[in-house]
Amino acid sequence: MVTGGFTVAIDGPAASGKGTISRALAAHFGFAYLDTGLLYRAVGAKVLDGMMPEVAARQLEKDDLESDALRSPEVAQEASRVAALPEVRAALTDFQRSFAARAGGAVLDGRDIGTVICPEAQVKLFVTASAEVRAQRRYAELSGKGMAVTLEQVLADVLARDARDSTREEAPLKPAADAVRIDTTELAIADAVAAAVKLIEAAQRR
Ligand SMILES: Nc1ncnc2c1ncn2[C@@H]1O[C@H](COP(=O)(O)OP(=O)(O)O)[C@@H](O)[C@H]1O
Ligand SMILES: Nc1ccn([C@@H]2O[C@H](COP(=O)(O)OP(=O)(O)O)[C@@H](O)[C@H]2O)c(=O)n1
Repeated sequence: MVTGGFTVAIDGPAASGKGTISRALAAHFGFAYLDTGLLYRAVGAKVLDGMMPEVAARQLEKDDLESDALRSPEVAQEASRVAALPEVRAALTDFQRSFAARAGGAVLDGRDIGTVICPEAQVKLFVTASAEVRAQRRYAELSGKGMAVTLEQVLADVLARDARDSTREEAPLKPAADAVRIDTTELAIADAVAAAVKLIEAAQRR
């Protein structure tokens, strides 16, 4: 039985499979899904267009999250830079917390969902995979969409963001103390999703 306010927090490094698991959980349980990385990517894209980071974060609108260009390694890098700014994170907090509290349940993925945004989440997952596998998967995804990227560029983006995201002062990437780790390096999507579904069913019975 899904009750209002049931929140699933999914964190982990770049391209580890967070969104894939989140979307599958949202479809399976009828939860709403928020890809919080998209918020930081949208701010990063506006900064690349010349806007001040805090202004961009405060003025963010739904339409700003639609563009395919947000997926590029250049925007990802800028997202990671603006994500280190406390005033940018603060401007995005309320929206994420309201989303998490939706009746019917919500799944949010990002870097600080289980640690900062929703420390009370009923289920917390920390999704990882080796950097090489993550870069290979992201490279296949982006080149499949027709984006002109190289594997070297994608690996460099993933490594640089992981390092910056893990070492920043504000809301660094790290597992919550009570997060369950899922390493997808050698896990098929269906098996990763099945593991997550089991954890949520167990939490719903509690
Ligand atoms: N377990 C898995 N096995 C193979 N490919 C995967 C797996 N999980 C995710 N992928 C693929 O890897 C890429 C990155 O996954 P995604 O869910 O977007 O990661 P994140 O949200 O952590 O950035 C996508 O192309 C996705 O289809
Ligand atoms: N909750 C979040 C989500 C993303 N981010 C930042 O936004 C960047 C892009 O996040 P993303 O989730 O779209 O990245 P991928 O894992 O999809 O490659 C990350 O590298 C982080 O710097 C964050 O700081 N906090």
